[in-house]
Amino acid sequence: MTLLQARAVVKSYGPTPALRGIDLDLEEGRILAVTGPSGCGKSTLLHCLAGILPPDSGEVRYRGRRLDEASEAERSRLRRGEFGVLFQFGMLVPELTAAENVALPLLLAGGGRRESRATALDWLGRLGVEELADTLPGEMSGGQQQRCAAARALVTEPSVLFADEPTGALDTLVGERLLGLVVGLARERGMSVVLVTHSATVAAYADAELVLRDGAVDPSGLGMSTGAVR
Ligand SMILES: Nc1ncnc2c1ncn2[C@@H]1O[C@H](COP(=O)(O)OP(=O)(O)OP(=O)(O)O)[C@@H](O)[C@H]1O
Repeated sequence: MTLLQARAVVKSYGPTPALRGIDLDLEEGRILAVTGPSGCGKSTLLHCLAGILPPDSGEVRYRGRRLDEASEAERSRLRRGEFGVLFQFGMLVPELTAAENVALPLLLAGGGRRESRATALDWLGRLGVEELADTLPGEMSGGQQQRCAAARALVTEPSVLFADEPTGALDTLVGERLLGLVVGLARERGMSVVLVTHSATVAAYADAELVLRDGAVDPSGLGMSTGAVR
């Protein structure tokens, strides 16, 4: 089943064109790497697909529903319930401990306090940072914050994970552990993934690769450069 679909997505920042008409289809349980040189539009595409940034024109559909026309309330409901978002630098809430940060999406979705904390601790464990549960982000390394942010992005078991350079702040081994976890969730639970990366090693974890150049799909790119992931 096609989970996420983009058609002729165009986005500019004032006079600067960032996306010049992107088409893609992402099937359930598939991992799409979005690659290309700096400034080619990767992050902008991820933001448009995740409903964070409205495109200027074109369509983004999630499970057939128009995301680009959805209200802010509907888009934040999707982001809270069905989407997981992970950026290069975790962006944890500085006043909350790791466990509180990870439990937050569950609490916002109406989960009970004790149950949400238990689930949060479980996910911190899967990321290998359970000992940081009661630590504030300011007392953690960048890599530790990133692992907590990954736990927070995955704790709701989203249908789609949007990840922008998720391993940028991690050493090789920890990065591999995170990517292994993500691949496992795609294979076992059918989570779909949009993975923005500069790294060929990271892109190799994906089922397909969409190569962007100057805001357009590069037809000479590697992999299934039409962006169809089936
Ligand atoms: N907030 C913004 N305001 C103005 N221009 C922007 C903004 N964000 C991005 N751009 C421009 O849009 C284009 C695409 O940027 P984007 O961040 O999507 O590229 P990217 O491929 O993710 O880059 P990088 O790999 O360096 O992170 C670039 O020309 C960039 O300068």
